[in-house]
Amino acid sequence: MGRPALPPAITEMDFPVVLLMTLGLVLLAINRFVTRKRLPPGARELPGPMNLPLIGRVHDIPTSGAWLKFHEWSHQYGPIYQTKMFGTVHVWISSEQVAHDLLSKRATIYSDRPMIPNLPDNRTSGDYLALLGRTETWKRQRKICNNLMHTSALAQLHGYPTIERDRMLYLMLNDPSNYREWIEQFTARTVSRLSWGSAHPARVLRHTTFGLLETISPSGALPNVISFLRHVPAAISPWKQKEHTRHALETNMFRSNVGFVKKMMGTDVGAEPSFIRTFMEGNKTQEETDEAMNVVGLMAIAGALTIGSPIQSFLLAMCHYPEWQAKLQDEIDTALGGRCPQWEDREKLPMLRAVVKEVIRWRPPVPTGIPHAIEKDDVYQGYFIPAGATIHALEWAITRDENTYPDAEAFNPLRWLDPSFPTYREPLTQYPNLSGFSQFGFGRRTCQGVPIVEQDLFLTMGGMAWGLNIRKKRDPETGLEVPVHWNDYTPLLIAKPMPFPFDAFARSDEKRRMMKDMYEDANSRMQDQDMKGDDEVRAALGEYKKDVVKFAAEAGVAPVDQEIDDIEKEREQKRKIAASEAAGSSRSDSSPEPSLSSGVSSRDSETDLDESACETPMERELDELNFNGHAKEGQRQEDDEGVLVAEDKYFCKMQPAVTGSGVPGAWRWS
Ligand code: HEM
Repeated sequence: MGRPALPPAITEMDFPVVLLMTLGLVLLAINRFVTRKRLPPGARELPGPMNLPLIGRVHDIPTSGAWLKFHEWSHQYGPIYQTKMFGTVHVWISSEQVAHDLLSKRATIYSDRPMIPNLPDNRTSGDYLALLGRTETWKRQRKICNNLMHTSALAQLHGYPTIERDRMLYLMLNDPSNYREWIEQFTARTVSRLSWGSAHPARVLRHTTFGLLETISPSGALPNVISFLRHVPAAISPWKQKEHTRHALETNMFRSNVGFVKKMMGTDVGAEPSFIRTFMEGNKTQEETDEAMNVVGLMAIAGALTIGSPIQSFLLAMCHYPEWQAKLQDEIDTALGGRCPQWEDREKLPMLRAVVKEVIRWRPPVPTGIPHAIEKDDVYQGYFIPAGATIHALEWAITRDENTYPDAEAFNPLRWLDPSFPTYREPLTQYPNLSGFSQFGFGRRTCQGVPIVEQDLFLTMGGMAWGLNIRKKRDPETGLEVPVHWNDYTPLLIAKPMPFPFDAFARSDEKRRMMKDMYEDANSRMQDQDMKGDDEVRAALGEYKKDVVKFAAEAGVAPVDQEIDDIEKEREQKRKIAASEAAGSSRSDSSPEPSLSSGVSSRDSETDLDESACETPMERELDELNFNGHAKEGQRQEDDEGVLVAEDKYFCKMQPAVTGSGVPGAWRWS
């Protein structure tokens, strides 16, 4: 008698699969046993989808719009449920009440942060306050942040958001297709001024900050999904190497900013108002200043990252809800008699405040929230929540609770203005406002930047509604509206609308003139800041600008923001191309004609430009300061001390933007 044959269903080929499945089932059983053993008497496990061994539900989570899936599960499993991923329990909260019960009322054990696999020292390093664990460093840093924010808010943020709004509005009017660039410039420049009194670091800040967002987002770097990849040694880990380079650049930039402010504080002119200046006005040790450098750096990061999302969502809302644009314009015109809204007008403009709040509710900028971690086992309504679990206040779902927000999918600012809605609150001279809004988190970890958000959004949304008519584009041939997406958002932790086409026109010739005057006035106020002072001040500024140029070169970005001259140069460039094409000359570059009014920018294509088109105000200033900011193709240029001040790839490559259909659009600095 030979060996009994394997049953026909299990061939030798299938054997490894069967073995793996058996192993999986055993692991599942062990996991269930261990969890059950931890359950306190009478407590149950939280509901949730059935988890596969080891990976839990990782395979179910879409790479974009993950919050929609978590929201969908809340319909099935209730306002609090759990999933598991690689052994970590994730608790998802979809009700504001439950979030308050746990994260606010039981804050003593719910205020930690989880470890981020791709940034494993986030809880302890002291670099990023928002990511710190519930440590002494976090407590100290939160206090510093709170004091600086409070002082700045009392000084109305030194008028910085107004200057930058006035600049942005005219850029938007002149080239609405480049709206993402103008908005990102606005947020980064405003928060750079608030942090360090200068807009010069804004361009590099945008670069390092976006890199950090990738580093920490669950859908960014791979180790955040497959957590054991964090053990890959730095020498062969592309994620660690990338983060290391990014972090080094960020630290150097922060250090240079603080050094410049310190130097200016020692001159007759003094430093412009900023968080860091406020901090250094008290006599501080080097160690204390180093810590404040990180706190202020994090405030700058938070401001540069987040606020652009609701500004873009406002444009999206205006495309879908033109009736609300008309109502808003009516309120502004009636209350201000033709003036552009200023921060001092906020009591008179409740509808504008309602629009600001409704934009954030309708399209939450941080849809999955920033997770907390629980430090001790807990039981809530009979459900067991184990120590170490990651707790997510699912902001997207919280804003879709029909009891609080009837007809939640609709953009309806009336819910903040009409007493028949549960969210209505009086007096309307004060409410609605953003203070205490669920979208800024819960308990001891609530957002510290609300005064900046409130002022930035009031001014930008109010300014755009006052000066511009925003609407869907129309197809020139058919006259039909070009469709605009409803809810297509980027997948990272801070979600922004995917690009969409729209038109923006001045509401009248008078408003166009006023916007131009506001832009020129804003520019002259900025120049005043740069140009005042004696040789000592100019020398300090010159040194600082060298740093800016060097960091921009390292980041691979232009050192300065695009300005109105650049738009005009682009137009001129377009006219030349059109003229040469009309004359039948054949261009060596066969790429399609760039169009200022079309679409979306990208970094993928290049073209030949004459070099004068690369000159920007900053470069002109650098030239004035007697060091040359231009390098010829393939060259690096260093100053007398060997500091890299220019490299051709950073200065003279302007890239055409590309629309979704591949048509180059607005020229951009790369
Ligand atoms: C639309 C803009 C913004 C939104 C939606 C937003 C939202 C949030 C959220 C959801 C949290 C986590 C709260 C929690 O863990 O419960 C947070 C934390 C934080 N935010 Fe903001 N934020 C915005 C802008 C800003 C700005 C401009 C600053 C600048 C100071 C800022 C500074 C912070 C800080 C420092 C924390 C961490 C607090 C801590 O961990 O103790 N945020 N924000």
